[in-house]
Amino acid sequence: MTKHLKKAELHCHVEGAAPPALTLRQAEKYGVDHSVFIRDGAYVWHDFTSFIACYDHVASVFRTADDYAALTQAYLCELAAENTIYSELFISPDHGEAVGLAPEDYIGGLAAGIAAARQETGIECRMIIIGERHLGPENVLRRAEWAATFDHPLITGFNMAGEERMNRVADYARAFDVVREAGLGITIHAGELCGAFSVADAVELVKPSRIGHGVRAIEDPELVKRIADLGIVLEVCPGSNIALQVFPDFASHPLRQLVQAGVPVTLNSDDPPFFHTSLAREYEIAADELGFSEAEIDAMTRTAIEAAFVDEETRQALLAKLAA
Ligand SMILES: Nc1ncnc2[nH]cnc12
Ligand SMILES: [Zn+2]
Repeated sequence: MTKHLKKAELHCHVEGAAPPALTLRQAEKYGVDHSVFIRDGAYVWHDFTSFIACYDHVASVFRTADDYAALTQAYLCELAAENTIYSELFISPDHGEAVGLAPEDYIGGLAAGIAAARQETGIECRMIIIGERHLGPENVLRRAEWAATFDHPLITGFNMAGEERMNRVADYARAFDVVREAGLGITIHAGELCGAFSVADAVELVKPSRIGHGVRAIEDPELVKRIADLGIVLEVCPGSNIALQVFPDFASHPLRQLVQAGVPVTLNSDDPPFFHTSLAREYEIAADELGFSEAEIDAMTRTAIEAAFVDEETRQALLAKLAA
């Protein structure tokens, strides 16, 4: 039982956190036919490509700052009810722009939802700007340049998500240089759809302090050692990995091997309702499916707070909350 454990997550995509029931109401509000992407109360997809298509459909029915505020507040309050003290949300201004929502209004809505949830529950949250890899290097660079100049106290990092099989990390290195120079925290999706070479590219060319997934580094023991030596934190999402068939089952999941190799790891939900999971469920998976003890799971939560893109005062307050 992990219900009573304090929790923290570093890797959740905000549109990916929308429950199907909420998305359905949003679709009805805007007169959008939802039958292609929601069926029997669940999202419809069968592989990564159709997952991304489904994700885009879901995002397309969140169209105003208020829509985003309500989604964010609901998600964070649900997390807080499961003893979560910290969440980092991946936000994608490109999805806002796709429905005519200006980035500043998109961010404004998210920030309002974060403030409301914090007031209601005390949960702490920061936003990480996403560049979508499949929109191409120029688009990701444009997003990075925008992120580097858009000053907001709750925006503390930059990440690249999307179709990992498109292009090479080198094509996006300039975007990461721009956000690094601007002082944003850096994390990147790698080693999910592609193998160890993609994680190695990310480590060498992007120099991230964290990697989203990174689990397929396990295919190269030298690389695993390098990640451990550099102290790069992996944002591991076991439920997502099984749902997207990165590994066939939990017995094949490499989380235990990574921990044994000294890699710092954290537990995350990714896109919870798409993968029939939640952060609380990921903690249960770590205990019941992957065999971690309470103390080991607590150590992962501590790692998450230590690797969070927050100021030192907030980090110390979160560590104190975790220890309390
Ligand atoms: N698991 C995932 N991998 C890559 N891009 C994503 N965008 C949303 N979820 C994602
Ligand atoms: Zn992700």
